[in-house]
Amino acid sequence: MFDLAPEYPYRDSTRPDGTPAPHALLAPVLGLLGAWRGRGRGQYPTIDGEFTYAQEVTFSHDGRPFLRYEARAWLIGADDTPVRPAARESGWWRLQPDGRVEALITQPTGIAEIAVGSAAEDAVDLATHQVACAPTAKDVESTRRRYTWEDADTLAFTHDMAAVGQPSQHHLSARLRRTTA
Ligand code: HEM
Repeated sequence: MFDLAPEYPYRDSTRPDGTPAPHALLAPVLGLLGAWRGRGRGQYPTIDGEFTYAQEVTFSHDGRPFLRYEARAWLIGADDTPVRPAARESGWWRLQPDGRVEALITQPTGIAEIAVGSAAEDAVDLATHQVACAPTAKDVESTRRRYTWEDADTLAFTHDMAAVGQPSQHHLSARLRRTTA
């Protein structure tokens, strides 16, 4: 037996004006902090027809120069009826002094992405630096993710990918609304 260690003493925050204060390097992505929810549509040439989905996304920080990113999606039918769980992913967005973003994102489908890009006043644009696929994962070559602020509480999201032998093209687009202040 040994004494239990103390609980983790630091907090994550989803607010730009909370405690801890965000690191100065987070300035270009402060508008992402918070919890978001929305609906989207998706397609791919290897998939039968279009699908409709809902998604929750959270960006938080602990005072250091990176964001914690978490997203989970589920397919929906008419009237938002849940059909089944869909993509989940989580990761870390590292902000660099020149405003560049390095995002490390992993998925339970066996895909680990490193994407790089930049955050401008109205959009964050990330494109693949490297993708690693687990031995049994589908083959994903590259992705491009773009988040555009329509206003402070509304984000438009698009996701293109080159995968399973197909050239880079549209897979997803969604609009997300902020659900926390
Ligand atoms: C909101 C997030 C997402 C949703 C709702 C979604 C939904 C889907 C659906 C419905 C399929 C068809 C297969 C199935 O029924 O499961 C699919 C296939 C696929 N998705 Fe996504 N996806 C999402 C994000 C992603 C991301 C982030 C990636 C890669 C980085 C990705 C890569 C793929 C690949 C490789 C396939 C397989 C294509 C094939 O083998 O024909 N998806 N996705």
